[in-house]
Amino acid sequence: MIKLSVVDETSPLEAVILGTAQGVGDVPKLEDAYDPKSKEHIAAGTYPKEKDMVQEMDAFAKVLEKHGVKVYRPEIIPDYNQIFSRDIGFVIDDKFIKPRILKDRDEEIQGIQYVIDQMDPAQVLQMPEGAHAEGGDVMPWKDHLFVGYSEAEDYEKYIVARTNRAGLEFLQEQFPNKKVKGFQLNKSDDNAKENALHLDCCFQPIGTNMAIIYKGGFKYEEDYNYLVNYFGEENLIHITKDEMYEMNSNVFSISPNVVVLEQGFDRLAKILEDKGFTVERVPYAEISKMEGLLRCSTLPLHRKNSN
Ligand SMILES: NC(=[NH2+])NCCC[C@H](N)C(=O)O
Repeated sequence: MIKLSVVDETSPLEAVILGTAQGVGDVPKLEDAYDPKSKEHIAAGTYPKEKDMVQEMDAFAKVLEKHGVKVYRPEIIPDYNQIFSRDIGFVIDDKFIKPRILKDRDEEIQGIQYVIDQMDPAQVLQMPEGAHAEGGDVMPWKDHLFVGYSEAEDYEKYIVARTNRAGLEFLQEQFPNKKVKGFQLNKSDDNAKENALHLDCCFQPIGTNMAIIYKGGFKYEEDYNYLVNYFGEENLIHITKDEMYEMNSNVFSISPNVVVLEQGFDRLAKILEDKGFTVERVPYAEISKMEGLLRCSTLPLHRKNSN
């Protein structure tokens, strides 16, 4: 039986699902892309190749294994993008949530069914019809659950709006002891620099009391201010619009002191090293062309001390 326990974003990681680029197949048609950065690279002829992405993900897997983490990989579904495991399910406390996600991606869960089958069925929850969420929008953080979501006006308008109010409310009902705080994000289906696809594309807690944040990702200044008050200005690392586009907030914590970064994130690496973090760097620039990075490709199952 697989033990589930995740109460925050950084406690020492013991078990994780890491997506796979194997079988991702050829360049999708422009009209089949579901995020603006992929569209940009399809149009420019620079869409990433399977072989390069497989190498990047293997490098990431090696770093996780070096730190003693048990890594599960999805079973391969031919010609299907299974890189971003984060979104297709998520663990909060000792529950595995099966959310309702973007239609174009709803077969992805089949690749990790063999992992779900090893969980206690009483710990697996299915979100009801009409309630939508993707794991990139969901972040347990101590007594809080931070959730990126869109109200109907945006949810119905954008393919990149993936979590709705019903999804947020489902999470509040299931976890009555947590303070569920929703944040509306700025969305664009056509311009990646104006789009916070998920909450983890503009914000992520690190260490024990810090966070990486891009103010422009938040639709409402009061939501951004909530986080400034919660973490304290001195504990926030602000990133620029270009850094958001390069996905600097989508790093991944193996523990409160060890953070995995894309190898080109020099400015962020320096800031984190100056604060005493151990920084692991992996090549992930090809994967970043699909508007996801390290956090997006992981689905933590168990973090130590968290329960
Ligand atoms: N957790 C995340 N931010 N995931 C990114 C997923 C990117 C993927 N291209 C999509 O549009 O669904």
